[in-house]
Amino acid sequence: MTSKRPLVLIAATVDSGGGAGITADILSIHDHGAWGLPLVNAVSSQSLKRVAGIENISAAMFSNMLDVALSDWEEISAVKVGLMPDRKTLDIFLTALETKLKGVKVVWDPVLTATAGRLESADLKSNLSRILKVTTIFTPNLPEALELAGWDKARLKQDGVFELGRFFVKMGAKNVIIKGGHLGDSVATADDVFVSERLSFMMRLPKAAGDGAHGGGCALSSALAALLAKDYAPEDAAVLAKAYVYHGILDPDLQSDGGRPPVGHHGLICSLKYFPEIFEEGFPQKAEPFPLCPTQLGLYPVVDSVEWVETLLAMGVRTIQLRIKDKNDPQLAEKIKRSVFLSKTYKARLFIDDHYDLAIAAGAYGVHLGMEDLRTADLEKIRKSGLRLGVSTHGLYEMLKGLQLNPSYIALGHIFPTKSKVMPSKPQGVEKLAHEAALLENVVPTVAIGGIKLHNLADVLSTKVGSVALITGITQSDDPLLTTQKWLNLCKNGGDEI
Ligand SMILES: Cc1ncc(COP(=O)(O)OP(=O)(O)O)c(N)n1
Ligand SMILES: Cc1ncsc1CCOP(=O)(O)O
Ligand SMILES: [Mg+2]
Repeated sequence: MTSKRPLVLIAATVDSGGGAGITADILSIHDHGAWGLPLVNAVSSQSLKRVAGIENISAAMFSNMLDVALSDWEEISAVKVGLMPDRKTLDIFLTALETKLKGVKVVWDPVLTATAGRLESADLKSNLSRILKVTTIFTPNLPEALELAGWDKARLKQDGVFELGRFFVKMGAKNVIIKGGHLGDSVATADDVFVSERLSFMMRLPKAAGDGAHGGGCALSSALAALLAKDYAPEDAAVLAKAYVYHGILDPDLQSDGGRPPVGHHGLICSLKYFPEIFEEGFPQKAEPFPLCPTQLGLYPVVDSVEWVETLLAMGVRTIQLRIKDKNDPQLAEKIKRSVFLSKTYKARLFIDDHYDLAIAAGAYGVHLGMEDLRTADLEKIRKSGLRLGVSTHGLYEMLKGLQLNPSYIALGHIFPTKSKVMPSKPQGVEKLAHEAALLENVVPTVAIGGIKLHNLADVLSTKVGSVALITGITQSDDPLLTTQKWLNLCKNGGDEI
């Protein structure tokens, strides 16, 4: 069997109230463009007020469902594991993840303490090492994380929640999200902590009034699994799934009858207002707004020489970037000065990549900085000098971090494979570009970059992105002048406004 949507295998329990478990999983997975294949391991009778009973599916029937899923479907792209009440089905499923499903992305939500009441889970603690080795994103809530790690509150107070996350990473988990929404009314925010070997950050949203919603953990983990199936990086999936659950908590689908309403399911998040605030150690948290630039910068070539700057400005290019990667180039300051002079002569916008001190000294229109540069750059100096700031981002997580700095534009990349730069992330493709550009519409100007050529330009321009940046589409073409003319005709006009 084939599917237009990537397939997500779900091992979890049915909630007869429809708010949590496999029902929430299927809805959340569908909302994120994937298709859920439910392997039911138990059925439970629940309402919004209580858990009245639970009965396990036989190991034989569970194995049968698993075998059919593995043999009759083309490719499983991700797996979500929820409540595993029975030790036999837990073992069957773990064995499948270690063998036939080896290498498939797995989100494991270790449900021990469901907020609806205590449902019995199989012993996850003694299987923890096996579980973490096959898991891509592990999503305990704070009480579950403490119980599984064997930590008490005193240890948590001493070492902190990031260290608790690292406990699971050291045991083999690739990424961990510890959900902090269960901390009671004394805490005003729902803070989730993300930890992996290369990245740690906290996602903060206001705590919604009331007791929260039923099925929030299920919705989060299954949205994560669907997003991994759609090739989102774990950190990008994390911010989008958290926004999804927040939307669902603010706007539940059912009226509460005294119990906690189930989380609402409203499709892919299309508004920035649901996304969390990001706190990443060493990354600037906030900045005063930089001067904006026009929403449509027009064609935006990125070039490495003054000669290119002059040639392209003379052809009518309105926005250009000088990107010289050799910081020891003895002519660097001179090249920047000369390019600034040319940009003023042609009344065009010149951004300088990386070298912000020289850009300030030469009076450039703006600077372009990457995520790593932003950690150390003197943003206040750039802003006070009146320069615009463009920032590079490679997915939703960096987009949110960049946005918190109130830049002049946000570059979204890389869209297609590129040979101009070694990229640490995967190409985002047009679907993700379209989503990000729509989120940022009327918020901040956007620029698409990476592998954009005349043959894929129409797809890029079909999104709400404001401008198109490129290197080799012009510099490596057989007839750069003719090609530039074609690009200028196709890209929206860069306008007279500076
Ligand atoms: C418009 C635009 N977008 C992205 C980049 C990449 O900048 P950065 O991340 O700083 O990487 P380098 O260009 O320095 O390799 C850019 N320069 N321009
Ligand atoms: C500098 C940079 N940043 C993200 S992709 C990229 C390279 C763009 O070059 P090309 O247009 O040749 O793919
Ligand atoms: Mg740079």
